[in-house]
Amino acid sequence: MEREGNDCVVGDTPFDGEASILSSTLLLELVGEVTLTFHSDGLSWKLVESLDNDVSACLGFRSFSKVDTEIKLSDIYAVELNDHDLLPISNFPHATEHLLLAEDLKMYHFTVHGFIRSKNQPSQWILAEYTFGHKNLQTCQMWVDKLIASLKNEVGRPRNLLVFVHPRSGKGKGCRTWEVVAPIFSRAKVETKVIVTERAGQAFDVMSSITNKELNSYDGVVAVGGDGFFNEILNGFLSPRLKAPYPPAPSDFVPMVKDNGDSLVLDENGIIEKTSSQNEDQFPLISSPTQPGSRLSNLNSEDKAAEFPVPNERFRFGIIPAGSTDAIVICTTGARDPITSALHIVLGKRVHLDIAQVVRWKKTPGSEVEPNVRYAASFSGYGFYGDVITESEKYRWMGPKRYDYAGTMVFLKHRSYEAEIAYLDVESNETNLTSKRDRRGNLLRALRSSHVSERHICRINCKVCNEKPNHASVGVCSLTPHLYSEERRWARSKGRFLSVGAAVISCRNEKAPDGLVADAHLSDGFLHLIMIRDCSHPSYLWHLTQLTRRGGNPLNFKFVEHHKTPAFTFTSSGNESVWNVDGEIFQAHQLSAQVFRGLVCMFASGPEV
Ligand SMILES: Nc1ncnc2c1ncn2[C@@H]1O[C@H](COP(=O)(O)OP(=O)(O)OP(=O)(O)O)[C@@H](O)[C@H]1O
Repeated sequence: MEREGNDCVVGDTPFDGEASILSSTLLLELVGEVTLTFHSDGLSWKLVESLDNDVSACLGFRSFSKVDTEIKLSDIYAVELNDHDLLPISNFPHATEHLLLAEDLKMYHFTVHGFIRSKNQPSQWILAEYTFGHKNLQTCQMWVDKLIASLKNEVGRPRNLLVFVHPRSGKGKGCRTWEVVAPIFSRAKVETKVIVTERAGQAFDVMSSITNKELNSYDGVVAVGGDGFFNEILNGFLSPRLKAPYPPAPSDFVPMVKDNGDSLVLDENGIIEKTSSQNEDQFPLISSPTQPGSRLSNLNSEDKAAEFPVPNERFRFGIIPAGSTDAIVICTTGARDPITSALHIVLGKRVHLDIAQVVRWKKTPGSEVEPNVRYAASFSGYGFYGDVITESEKYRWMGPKRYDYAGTMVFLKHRSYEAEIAYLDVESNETNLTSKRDRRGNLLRALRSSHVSERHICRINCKVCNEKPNHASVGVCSLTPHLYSEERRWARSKGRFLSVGAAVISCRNEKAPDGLVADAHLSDGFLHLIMIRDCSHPSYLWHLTQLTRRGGNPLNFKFVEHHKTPAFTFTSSGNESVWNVDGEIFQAHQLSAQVFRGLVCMFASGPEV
């Protein structure tokens, strides 16, 4: 291959703009003269050997070139030509004259923006820029045109996003966080309509009232904030648009539901009684915008014509973390890092996320039966978790530390609550040993033993999440594949609980490095129901301590029940706590819940660990 000041060759023929391989001699900033080659899936460069080896060695670019010698197209998010500010030669060690403008020893240049993976922090991505220079503007322009044309073929990258910024999120850093990442979006030529919220509930209102036509003009929505803020956006999106049946429930749950299906009854001691009935259980009501109790759609008739199907493969959600916990972003990107999240978004990454539908039927024991729907992406919890969120609201001024303070106060009070929980026990390949051993009447022992050895951690390209359900199901049924399992029964737990919780995902966060359930998956269609029966103060402390340890075993206790289930119901009796749905208070005496498998798509690819 020829090497000249202006050399751009495809094999041995001049580059014609369509060719798949392109090669030039250019100067790479801070490195020196390189042969840059474009090939099918990226760029690679090789240092052109200096005649004076000592010079190259002392400039240190030899070791640098060993580290960074290529970048994949899929890791490039922008290419920029700089045709007015010529770069001075001092930026280009080892520059030979034939690459430079003779008069002022400056050159035209273009920058390739991408990322590299952090060596110290798993899943964290770090911005990387490679600036290539040449005395000939045409050469630079040709490279830029070629790269931009190739990036256009990268599928799934967003062009237009709606961005909500919560200015008071976390320690009040929402706006600052957006300022840090906004240049990544502008470099990538992603248009953004930014709404900085002025009050709680504003993002919900915008998302629930935005016309389908306008929503369709965006490729997705980005939340700059915490889990609670994302939850608000998610609820605003789903409430008027998702048409799905309410969760199934056993017959004695609410008056309008008939008992159907076999029933397993688990008493306080974990002994299972089997009750049976002939029919299948049914879905009480179909949620639609016209039903009483469901949130009314603001969509006008013209807009109803503009379809916005849910689930929607194209439309995705992104989170730029700025909150106090940020569990959803940690579980979906593997890092709590605004830059990593922004890169996942502009590069058009995609991962499906299960969403729990939580339906409150009665707010208090004396309330009328009236369904009220909430959606949760991470966790819904009652008792300890509800009390902590209630207590922490009093200390919002403390910022993220309020959770530690409120947690300690609630722990010291050690309140427990009477409740009855029924959950669908599903025979499935995907469930752990728990359910199978249940039927041998050995539930608690099975629960205790199954967690350590069977951890299958959810990662990028997770097999469990990508597994297709055994049976063909279409439409909304495809979202709840485990409800249609042939062997399913209602099992029950009744008694005094310190907490009852349902994790949709592992809920990993900085305080609980493995999360509440280390082996929960982003989109396997299961909830992890965790019930902590009343126990001694030290035992509970030991359980909580296990949560804070990497490799800990918080579920391996006699007083902890853990079930993988697609649906459950809950009824309290006696003193009541509240539910904590993704960090938001939800008062409910009686509720039912189910999970929709992979209901929404996120701009993320799962943890890289
Ligand atoms: N401008 C605003 N002023 C006050 N509250 C707001 C505003 N915008 C949104 N909110 C509400 O603030 C609540 C908490 O927001 P967010 O989740 O971002 O922060 P956090 O609670 O600090 O973090 P995390 O949920 O990760 O623990 C959300 O319920 C959201 O509805």
